[in-house]
Amino acid sequence: MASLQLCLPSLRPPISRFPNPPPRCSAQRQALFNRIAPVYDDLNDLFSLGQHRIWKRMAVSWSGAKMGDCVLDVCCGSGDIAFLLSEKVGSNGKVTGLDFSREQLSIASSRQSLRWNACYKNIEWVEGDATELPFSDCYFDAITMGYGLRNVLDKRKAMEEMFRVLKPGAKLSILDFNKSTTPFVASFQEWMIDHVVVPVATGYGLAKEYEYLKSSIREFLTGKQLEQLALDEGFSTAKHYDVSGGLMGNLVATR
Ligand SMILES: C/C(=C\Cc1cc(O)c2ccccc2c1O)CCC[C@H](C)CCC[C@H](C)CCCC(C)C
Ligand SMILES: C[S@@+](CC[C@H](N)C(=O)[O-])C[C@H]1O[C@@H](n2cnc3c(N)ncnc32)[C@H](O)[C@@H]1O
Repeated sequence: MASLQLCLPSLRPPISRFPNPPPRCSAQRQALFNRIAPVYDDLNDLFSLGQHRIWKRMAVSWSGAKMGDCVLDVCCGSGDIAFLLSEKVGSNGKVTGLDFSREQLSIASSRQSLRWNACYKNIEWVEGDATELPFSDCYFDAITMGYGLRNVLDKRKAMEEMFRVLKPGAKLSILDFNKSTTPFVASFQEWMIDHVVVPVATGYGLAKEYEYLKSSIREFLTGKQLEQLALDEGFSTAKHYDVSGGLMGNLVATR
């Protein structure tokens, strides 16, 4: 039976917890995102010159989320995409932001408390794992995942879970770095990480955390491989779009 939640303005919105302890390597990633949480948003703005906010708006638009919908943002982090979804679905809609980093969710919940827009009350934060979504089958009208899949160890399981909880005919929109097959683009990504991102992150004591970006992109799936993964997991259509000259990419799959 749903518990009655009194939404008192002075209290931070509650965070539901469904944590199954992740496997060791996943625990290392969980710890990484807990460590970078305090500076994550500001460094994203700095390193992308604010462009990441445009990329996230595109991902939300591609998800097809509309007024009144019930939508899910997987690997929501500090909530950027969840807040965009909240504006899209409005006060009659519902947004669930799921992440396994308690520190990221704490930032998201704090940001929600500080925002005046009434629609942001439609967001619930859930601490959980993308590979074990604590939701019913065929529940969501749209799902987004921004810069999450690349960080999930079992990508196939995550894709399977997102398929399971998405309504038939609904869309999944996955934004991430693009593992480009164009040598110049791949080289530019790595140059920026080596010569801009990591030196600045070093000043925050986070060199190793941002160095991880490079290996995570190298080990990621190409756009064509992401399309095939979605089709293998049962999606009826899947299309990967290059964003910003192929630096980033967005997979749109329809159940
Ligand atoms: C929002 C962005 C990245 C989020 C992000 C994802 C991760 O997996 C991380 C893992 C470990 C540490 C941090 C992150 C993380 O922040 C994209 C924008 C931020 C990037 C760090 C920017 C990297 C530079 C681009 C390759 C080139 C940008 C060129 C131009 C200025 C648009
Ligand atoms: C780079 S951040 C992206 C945050 C946000 N979506 C954005 O676009 O800024 C990646 C997020 O994925 C989360 N994450 C990674 N693996 C996860 C998993 N298996 N289950 C849940 N969250 C996970 C991390 O805790 C982190 O908050």
